[in-house]
Parts: sequence; structure tokens; C-alpha cells
Amino acid sequence: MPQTLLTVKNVSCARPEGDSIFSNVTFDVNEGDVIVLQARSGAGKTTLLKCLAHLNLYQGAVAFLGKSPRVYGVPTYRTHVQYVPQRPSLLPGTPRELLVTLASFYALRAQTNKEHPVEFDRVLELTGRWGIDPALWDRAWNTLSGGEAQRLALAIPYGMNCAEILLLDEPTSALDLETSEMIERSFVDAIKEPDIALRAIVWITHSEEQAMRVGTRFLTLTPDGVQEETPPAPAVES
Ligand SMILES: Nc1ncnc2c1ncn2[C@@H]1O[C@H](COP(=O)(O)OP(=O)(O)OP(=O)(O)O)[C@@H](O)[C@H]1O
Repeated sequence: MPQTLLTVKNVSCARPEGDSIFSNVTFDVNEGDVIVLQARSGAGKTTLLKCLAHLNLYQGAVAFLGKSPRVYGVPTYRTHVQYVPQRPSLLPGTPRELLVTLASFYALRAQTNKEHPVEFDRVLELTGRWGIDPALWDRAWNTLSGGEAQRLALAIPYGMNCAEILLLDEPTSALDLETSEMIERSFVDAIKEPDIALRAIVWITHSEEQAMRVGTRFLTLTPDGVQEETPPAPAVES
């Protein structure tokens, strides 16, 4: 049996005015899962990922390896369960500043658990492999193109190699198909790699093709919870 990493129990979230976005969301994230999360626009997919990362207020319980974000301390929890935003261009500062901040959250955990420190070289090496000009690390997020910002936002958790669960919010929506497929492969392969921390992904996409390429499980978010769909059987060649 694969290990259960994240348990999500009866999670509900409302708009600031008080009306419900969704309620009673319950599911587990297990080792090896790439859970594709789908629903119509505005249904609350981003909000749910932010609840899982403890970036949004919610009711219910979320636990990583049986412990709540408060037990870990929220910054440490977010080094285990890391959200990659839908629109990184809206982030303050530069990609390098975000990397340094996240690495500082992780440093305490690494020291306590005798884990590897963040290898800045590994992160920057991806810059080249994913076709990013190294100078972009020091440009403000809001001056980067949508595709540049997405690649940098993804290179940070991939290169830092500390999160066991990544919450990817339409991560390749601004990328061409070739780059998108290369990045998909990097993440899907990473889950199977024993030297890499990543063990599971929750992945929002509006692309059915991408869902089929990356997904191992398929959840649809509704106002009353999530429904797990059975993936269609692969086409049989005659
Ligand atoms: N801070 C906020 N204040 C008010 N309403 C909000 C806030 N954040 C989210 N909402 C509302 O909650 C609902 C869910 O938004 P969310 O971004 O989670 O949807 P989504 O399913 O990810 O949509 P999309 O597919 O378009 O990205 C929307 O109606 C949105 O307007």
C-alpha cells in the first residue's frame, strides 16, 4: 500500500462575504499520486490548493503525515507542502528574492532533520536547462513574460528539492506545448526518483490532454465536495 502523505477532511471555504465556495472536501494524497484537480472556472480550485498550503482560511482538517500545519509551524509546513501560484507575475520582488526566502524557511528544517541544504547551483542550473536567461532571476516578477515567470516559479521548488508535495496551479498555461511537455516530464519523473524529495503532486489544469499525460488520479471539485473519476481506458490499437 502506498503511504498516505496528506489527509484532507471535511474542508470547507467561504468568500469573505460569508457565502460558501465549497464544503466537505475529503480525500487523501498518497505517495506516487499525480492528482489532476478539475472543475469549471470559479469553482474554487485555486482556493482549495491555497487551503491545502495553509495560505487561505478554511474549516476542517489538513494534515501532512498525520500532523497539522500548526504542529509543524506554518513556514515549515509549507516547505513540505508547497504551492506554486497560478500567476507568479503578481508576486512581489524578484525570483531570486523568493528563492532566498523559501530557502531560509527550509534551512531550520534541514538543520533539525540533518537534511541536505538548498543547492542554489542546482536551482540555477535548471535556468539553463529550461531555457531561462540567468539574468531573469534578478528582474522583478511583474516585468517577466507569463512564460518566463511560470518557468522560474516552477524551477524554484523543483531545484530546491525539499517539498514532498507540490500544489501546481495551472503551471504551464503560458507555455508552448514543447516546453510544457518537458516540464511535465521533469515533475512526473521526479516522483519516481529516490534522490528527489517530491512524492506527489496535486495539479490543476484546464487541458484534457495535459490531464491525460500527467494524471494518475482525477478529482472534480463541486460545491459539495470532490468526486473521484475513473480515468478512461487507453485506446487499443487495432
Ligand atoms: N479573496 C477573495 N475575495 C472574494 N472572492 C474570492 C476571493 N478569492 C476567491 N474568491 C472567489 O472564490 C471563487 C473561487 O475562486 P478560485 O480562484 O478558487 O476558482 P478557480 O476554480 O481556481 O477558477 P479558475 O479556473 O478561473 O482559475 C470565485 O468566485 C472567486 O471570485
